[in-house]
Amino acid sequence: MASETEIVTAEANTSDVKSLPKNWPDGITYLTDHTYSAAVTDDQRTALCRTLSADATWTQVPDTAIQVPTPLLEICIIANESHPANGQRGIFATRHLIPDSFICLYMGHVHINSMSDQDPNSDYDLSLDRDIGLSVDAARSGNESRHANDYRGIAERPNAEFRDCYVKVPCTKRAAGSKWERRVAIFVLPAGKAGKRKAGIQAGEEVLVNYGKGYWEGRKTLASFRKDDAMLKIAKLALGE
Ligand SMILES: C[S@@+](CC[C@H](N)C(=O)[O-])C[C@H]1O[C@@H](n2cnc3c(N)ncnc32)[C@H](O)[C@@H]1O
Repeated sequence: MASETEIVTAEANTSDVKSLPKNWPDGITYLTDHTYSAAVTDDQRTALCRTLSADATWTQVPDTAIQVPTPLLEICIIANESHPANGQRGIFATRHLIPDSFICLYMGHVHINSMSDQDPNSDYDLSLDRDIGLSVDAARSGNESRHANDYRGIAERPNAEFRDCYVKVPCTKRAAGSKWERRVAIFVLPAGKAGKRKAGIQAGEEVLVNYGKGYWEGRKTLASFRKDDAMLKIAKLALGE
């Protein structure tokens, strides 16, 4: 499943790319960096660059690992009736991805965790920092990572995870001209102590994460409220009910 997209680098945070990834959905903006809601304060943005001792172990992703679009993934439209997200999109590895390696940043619109600044119907909202009160929503804009499906009903276990990390961003106030800012990214799961996942992700394999049971419980509640039988069926299937 080789990607046909041209590899380009882009500094802007909107669709400043020469070619979109294959199968990119219509009407969704392809991002090369986050966009920020007007409700996000300067203090919150500054806090994203703080390093607490607990965060000291987080991976600092080097600029060289970040390519836009990423050559590591291909977005595919799933045509498999036994796949619970049949007809939707998923992301597939274009090459072997080794355990614990960085795959792709989770891009989207950063908003504050308040009802007035979030889309309660979004399927693509991910917490960026609970303490600072920020999340990233990729419902209307994002990158390849917005198409990562949950492993339930597809594979026995996930092969990747959303993980906190740091990326270098420009900063005129620092002598180095840059600083580290926190992000969320998709990483291949580590091999594990017993080496169960030492094979990593094979070329052509779907990259699958664990949304957590809470995600599907939330979908179930929303589906019951909206009387959306299709959504309810998917949520119940994912929950093994
Ligand atoms: C973040 S999106 C994932 C990408 C989505 N498949 C797409 O084409 O944009 C989350 C939505 O994908 C679908 N999905 C993801 N994993 C699934 C699974 N294991 N079973 C059923 N539906 C799934 C659900 O509709 C869910 O609300």
